[in-house]
Amino acid sequence: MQNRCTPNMPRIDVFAPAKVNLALHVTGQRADGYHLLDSLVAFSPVGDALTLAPADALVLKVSGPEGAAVPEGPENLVLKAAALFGVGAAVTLEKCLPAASGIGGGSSDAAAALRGMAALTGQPLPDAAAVLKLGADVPMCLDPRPARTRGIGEDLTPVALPPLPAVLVNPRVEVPTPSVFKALTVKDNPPLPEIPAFADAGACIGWLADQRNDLQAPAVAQAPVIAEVLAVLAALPGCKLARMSGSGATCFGLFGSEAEAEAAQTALAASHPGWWSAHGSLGDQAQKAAATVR
Ligand SMILES: C[C@@](CO)(OP(=O)(O)O)[C@H](O)COP(=O)(O)OP(=O)(O)OC[C@H]1O[C@@H](n2ccc(N)nc2=O)[C@H](O)[C@@H]1O
Ligand SMILES: Nc1ncnc2c1ncn2[C@@H]1O[C@H](COP(=O)(O)OP(=O)(O)O)[C@@H](O)[C@H]1O
Repeated sequence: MQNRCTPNMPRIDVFAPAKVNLALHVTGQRADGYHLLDSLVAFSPVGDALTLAPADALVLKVSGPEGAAVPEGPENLVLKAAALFGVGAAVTLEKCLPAASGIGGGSSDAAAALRGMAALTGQPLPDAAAVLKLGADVPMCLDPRPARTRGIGEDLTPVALPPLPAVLVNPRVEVPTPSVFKALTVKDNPPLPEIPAFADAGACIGWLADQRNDLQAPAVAQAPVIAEVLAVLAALPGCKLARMSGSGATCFGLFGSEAEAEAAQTALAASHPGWWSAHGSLGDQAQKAAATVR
């Protein structure tokens, strides 16, 4: 770790933004069981923070308000990602996103670790197959900009989206991704229609209202509190759309302005103090997520 005796040791800071599936259509299933998706994703200014410094061995320390639920051992996706570089590093992860919650916290941490290790070592990023092996959501988190994602998550098309003021809410129920996919009965749903150029956030939200998250119903069946989250979000002043992200249980509400989203989150935090919540405009977080050297 950096100290006064090693003033020139680089330290890398990397941000891991939450991923939000604005729409998620399940369109089929591969022979290996993985589901084919057609999803529109955007990224939140809320996320986890990593630091990386040179070290003889690869070690991870987890802290932060959501750190207790996250393993510090080799099963942590940060260590799996960093190990692909074949050198030691001292990594810290400040966990702010709830784990196993449909906003790709682990996947975004893994992607941030890849960006950070590349900056620390000067090595290129691992190839696409190695990145996908870390998790279906990792490729989209590597360059956290709005994108249409197809295949199991590896087929990415950038999409221009207006910033979407949002509130994220998690009722503190973990919903494991495999069990939600398993509970899905209809697996050949229609894909997203062509994504138009949106004049503004209102036009985008109007279009999104006609789309779906096909995992929402099976997730609600396993964790009925998700239906309550969606109803509470929809009833907040200014909420134009409430939907679940990924396999849940985190839901998002979209609002007409940042001020409305902030006021809504303040009200929600007061009425439901046991729920995790955050606000911020969904969109392009690539700049904020870039590795910076100290
Ligand atoms: C559902 C989504 C939507 O973006 O998000 P989250 O809820 O995880 O945030 C992702 O597809 C999750 O991606 P990720 O969490 O990286 O999944 P992985 O670790 O690769 O897979 C975990 C398990 O989920 C199931 N799985 C995952 C992705 C996929 N396209 N089809 C699947 O059936 C498989 O049972 C797999 O064993
Ligand atoms: N860095 C990490 N952050 C969160 N969870 C992690 C991490 N590494 C491994 N995991 C494990 O991955 C599982 C899925 O977590 P996560 O990626 O946050 O889910 P989701 O993609 O549904 O938001 C959890 O059960 C957790 O134990």
